[in-house]
Amino acid sequence: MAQVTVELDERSYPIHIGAGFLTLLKQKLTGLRHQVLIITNPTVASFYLAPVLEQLADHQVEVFEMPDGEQYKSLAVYTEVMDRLIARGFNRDCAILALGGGVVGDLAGFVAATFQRGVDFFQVPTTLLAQVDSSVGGKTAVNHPRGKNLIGAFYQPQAVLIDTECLQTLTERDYLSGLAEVVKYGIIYDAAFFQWLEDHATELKQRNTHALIHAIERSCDIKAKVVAADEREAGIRALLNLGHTFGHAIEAATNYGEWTHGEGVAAGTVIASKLAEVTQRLSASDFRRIYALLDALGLPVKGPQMPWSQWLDYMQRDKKVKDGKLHFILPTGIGSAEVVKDIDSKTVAAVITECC
Ligand SMILES: NC(=O)c1ccc[n+]([C@@H]2O[C@H](COP(=O)([O-])OP(=O)(O)OC[C@H]3O[C@@H](n4cnc5c(N)ncnc54)[C@H](O)[C@@H]3O)[C@@H](O)[C@H]2O)c1
Ligand SMILES: O=C(O)C(=O)C[C@@H](O)[C@H](O)[C@H](O)COP(=O)(O)O
Ligand SMILES: [Zn+2]
Repeated sequence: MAQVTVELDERSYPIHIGAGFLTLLKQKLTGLRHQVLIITNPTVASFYLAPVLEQLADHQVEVFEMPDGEQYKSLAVYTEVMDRLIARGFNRDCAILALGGGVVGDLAGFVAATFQRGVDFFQVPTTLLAQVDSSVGGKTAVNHPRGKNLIGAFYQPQAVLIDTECLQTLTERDYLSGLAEVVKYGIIYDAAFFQWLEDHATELKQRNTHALIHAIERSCDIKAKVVAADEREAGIRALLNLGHTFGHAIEAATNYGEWTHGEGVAAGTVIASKLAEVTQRLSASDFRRIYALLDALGLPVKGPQMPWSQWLDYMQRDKKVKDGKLHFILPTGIGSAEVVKDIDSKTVAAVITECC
């Protein structure tokens, strides 16, 4: 059982972390409004909706089940949710509760940010990826067919409730995808945590509860600190994007279906790390450690083959372009990274070819 606080200038909020915490939802999510829209999907609802509804018996609850899949993190589904809220007479003092993975959470957050210019928002993340990353920090968005998260807003939740037991029902693929973002924190911020991940790779793969609670708490703590220092990504927060310029290109180019977000981030992290090695920012031995850890955790360490023109097209639409120049997040060691803007395309293209 643990609690991490996200300390912001305007308002702070808690992240409650523990095994079995779903049964404490009512107790932990203090201040939950009477009118609640739960956004979830059929997969998650089949496991976890009943216990949540049971606790909210004295609230006016509406449930919106969006279809399951990254391709539904879309403006079309967003509009359907808005239609439902309006049809059911929801007003400004309602709350939106996201029950699901990062797809549900990102879309629900964008609904909360924009319905009547903003209503209360609670995150109950049920995937590892959502527990260590997407439920924290207030990035909300939907995808556009030509790029990831191109339509969205910064909008912080009131609180996050993490039940680590939910992770036991995840498929192997979805579980491992979350580990990619966990490894990210070790690479960009915390060498000791990276070493701990190397030492506990087997327990993590086996979903050992103690190992999971430590990994989730440490990840949330790092993310909370980074977000507190730079809520709107003017500086250090950009480091949380390690591997994402390449990963987002992979997701979009494969129509948001073939690769999970975490898989794209894993392959993208290898590309970014190789780019850092080739441009003499990262030692060959640190590159090998990053590659070996992702590989040991069962994550993809090779990206898909696609023409350079296609990589460039997607990368140029991602959010790391400034003054027409691509910015890359590159590790400079285990535990540190930097934003780099002056790498020539030839070098990037050659590294991508080597890593795909
Ligand atoms: N906002 C942010 O800061 C941020 C950070 C990282 C990722 N993201 C976004 O998050 C999304 C990826 O999130 P994800 O990996 O959670 O994917 P996801 O939401 O698609 O969930 C993966 C799969 O797991 C299922 N699932 C969820 N909880 C389950 C459970 N407890 N048991 C069994 N099945 C369960 C889902 O139905 C889905 O099929 C991407 O859209 C990515 O862009 C956002
Ligand atoms: O919270 C952040 O900041 C992140 O960058 C976390 C990422 O893991 C996440 O995938 C995020 O949605 C990517 O942001 P984007 O601005 O590149 O869409
Ligand atoms: Zn991510």
